[in-house]
Amino acid sequence: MITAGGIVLAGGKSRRFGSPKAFATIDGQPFYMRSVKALMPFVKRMIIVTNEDLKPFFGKGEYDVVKDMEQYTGHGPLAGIYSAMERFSYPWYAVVPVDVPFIDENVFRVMLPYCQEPVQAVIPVVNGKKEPLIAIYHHSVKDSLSLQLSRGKRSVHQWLKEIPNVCEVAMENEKPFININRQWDFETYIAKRRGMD
Ligand SMILES: Nc1nc2c(ncn2[C@@H]2O[C@H](COP(=O)(O)OP(=O)(O)OP(=O)(O)O)[C@@H](O)[C@H]2O)c(=O)[nH]1
Repeated sequence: MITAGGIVLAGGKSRRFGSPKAFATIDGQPFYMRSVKALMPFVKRMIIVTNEDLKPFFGKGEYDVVKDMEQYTGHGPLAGIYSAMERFSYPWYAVVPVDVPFIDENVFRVMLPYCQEPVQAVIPVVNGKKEPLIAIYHHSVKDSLSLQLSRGKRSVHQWLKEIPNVCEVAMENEKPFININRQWDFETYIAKRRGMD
């Protein structure tokens, strides 16, 4: 078992969705809580990283709610990961966004055995697509993350190329990775859901 902090990325603008995705609900549960629950069994501390406007709405729970570092506010998911790493020190960090409401803990259960040095990042690959925001990172990636951000580079996939020891884990089940960006995505997946269960 690794010692990990859990990072829930919740500082996005949700422009395409039209309202904060973190608080959209499914079966009465906000999206962000689905992300928290998926990480809960594996982490020593849960860190929700968000922005000033959304922070008050997370209320109190078994998590810390922090803001992106001031100089990187609104700089995207990498800023969220880095801000959490700067604030709380752990050997490993398990990361999940707030817009994957079908995420479940098994995704992380499958990745955990690969978290062994010199591996620095364990990234699921689903249908040939890397999912670097649903991943586990070693603390040693922090320097390259800092460099990326200081150069104004926000691409998660570009950053991944800077990490020497990435372990990709192919996953068959697509459902936990369904990403909601628009209301339309949400309605479509809700409608299809019965068929997928
Ligand atoms: N902490 C933090 N999280 C972010 C930031 N930008 C995006 N995220 C999170 O990263 C995940 C993926 O975000 P996206 O869907 O790419 O962006 P978004 O801003 O939420 O949505 P759009 O405005 O529609 O692009 C979500 O969980 C977001 O909440 C940021 O600047 N800081």
